[in-house]
Amino acid sequence: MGRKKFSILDRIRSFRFAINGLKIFFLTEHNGRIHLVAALLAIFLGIFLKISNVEWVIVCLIIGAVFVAEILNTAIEKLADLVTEEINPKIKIVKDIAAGAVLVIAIVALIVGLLVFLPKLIALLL
Ligand SMILES: Nc1ncnc2c1ncn2[C@@H]1O[C@H](COP(=O)(O)OP(=O)(O)OP(=O)(O)O)[C@@H](O)[C@H]1O
Repeated sequence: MGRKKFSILDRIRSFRFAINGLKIFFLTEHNGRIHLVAALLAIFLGIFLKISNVEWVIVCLIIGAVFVAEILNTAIEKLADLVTEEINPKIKIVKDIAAGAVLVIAIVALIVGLLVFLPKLIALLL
């Protein structure tokens, strides 16, 4: 493969493809919308409970990680469906492993959420 010359127009085009991917994800995937609501809730709680800068960094990283995992899981599911929509044990393994990645980060997000927000919520109520 020859080396392509750097082009700002090509970079803008790639950026537009990526935005299109996000549009498809948020408009067509229920999980995308659920994560969006959860992220907005975390941001709202962060503002309301006045979390520290370090806590914001952690919350932002976790929100980003959850979206990245779900987006990649969706891409893998779509690719798997392209391979075959018939029941196939190998497709099941691929999809289950990809879903496992989302579960891992979702559990981490829950733990981080509890560590960051719960003590502040309890202090507020007491
Ligand atoms: N072609 C297939 N062959 C065998 N099992 C499959 C197949 N397609 C899906 N499955 C099983 O169904 C599960 C859900 O797959 P599906 O593609 O419906 O994802 P989904 O319902 O959108 O899940 P997610 O909540 O991760 O978005 C998979 O994890 C897998 O166990």
